[in-house]
Amino acid sequence: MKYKVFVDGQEGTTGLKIFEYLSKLSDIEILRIDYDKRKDPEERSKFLNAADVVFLCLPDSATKESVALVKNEKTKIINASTVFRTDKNWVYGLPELKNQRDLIRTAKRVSVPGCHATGFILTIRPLIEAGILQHDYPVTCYSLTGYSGAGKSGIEEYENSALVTEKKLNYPRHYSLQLNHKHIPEMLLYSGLLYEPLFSPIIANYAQGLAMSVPLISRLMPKTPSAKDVHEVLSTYFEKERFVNVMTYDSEAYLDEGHFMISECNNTNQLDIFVFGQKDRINIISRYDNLGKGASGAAVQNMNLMLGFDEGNTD
Ligand SMILES: NC(=O)C1=CN([C@@H]2O[C@H](COP(=O)(O)OP(=O)(O)OC[C@H]3O[C@@H](n4cnc5c(N)ncnc54)[C@H](OP(=O)(O)O)[C@@H]3O)[C@@H](O)[C@H]2O)C=CC1
Ligand SMILES: CC(=O)N[C@@H](CCC(=O)OP(=O)(O)O)C(=O)O
Repeated sequence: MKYKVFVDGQEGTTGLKIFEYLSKLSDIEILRIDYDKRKDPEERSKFLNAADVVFLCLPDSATKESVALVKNEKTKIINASTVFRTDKNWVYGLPELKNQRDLIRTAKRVSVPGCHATGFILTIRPLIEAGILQHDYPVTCYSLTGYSGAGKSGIEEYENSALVTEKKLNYPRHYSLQLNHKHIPEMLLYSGLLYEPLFSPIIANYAQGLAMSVPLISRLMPKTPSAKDVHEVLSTYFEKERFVNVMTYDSEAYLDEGHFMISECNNTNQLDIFVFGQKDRINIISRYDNLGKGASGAAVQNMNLMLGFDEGNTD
């Protein structure tokens, strides 16, 4: 028997990328809605209820609408949007967190983590669990992301808008300067921190690839760990994970003439973690594809768990 899978938002950025992943799988049948009816609630309702698994790759309001349209017990929902990520009735789809994989396997409702939140939580949570970072550490972080993270409208802006001709997009742009980025609630809830991190995202003129940097100061941490100690904790935590790689503590080897390469995980579901250090200064950088482990790859990884497939199908 093949599982029926429907992608609501199939023409969007994350939806199209999910199709790329799904096209490699044989145990599923993809249900495709007519292009002209893709926003018709009545038609969507038929597809949503016929499917064993649905991916919601929609804006927040349409996501809520789709969830309300599911009227049966069978359909499992994987939600790529921001809504429901901190909702207690939904499971957070980050299998690499301790005990999370089992929750996902039996869940009917899974929310895929936000792209920036993914790297942040995978950095902070293991350190707090190991007792080398305190819950009330004043964390700051910044993330550099490609413009596909902003969906179709972001791609249109960077590839076809008047701003391109005016050369206004040649430089990286900070955003969420009020420090209230929409991923903050999930970053707080799943990292184990007591206070919101000071998070500064930056969008730049390339399509895909994200790097979340979390600097820490050892003398402010319990046990004053060295960068190597931090590296050790992260390596042990992710030892058995196929999609999270803690890179050898040998920073120079990964650099290209002294520069960090942000795009190396593009078009994969991999997330690489780097630890750099100097005296009591530590910098942890996670690198991944915002459309891979930051969205669509992670969504399909969750589906694999929920259907009992090989999780590595997302490779
Ligand atoms: N891009 C990324 O890297 C990431 C995105 N996300 C989240 O995933 C979700 C989808 O994002 P993304 O794919 O980038 O966004 P896009 O804007 O690229 O795609 C959204 C799609 O939803 C469709 N849509 C809009 N309203 C409705 C509706 N009422 N009914 C049915 N379809 C509708 C749009 O149709 P049409 O184009 O035809 O108007 C479009 O194809 C968002 O919630 C986003 O926040 C999460 C992580 C990363
Ligand atoms: C470049 C860019 O604008 N990126 C989006 C994040 C995309 C994502 O992961 O967020 P959601 O799933 O929560 O929408 C942003 O920072 O708001």
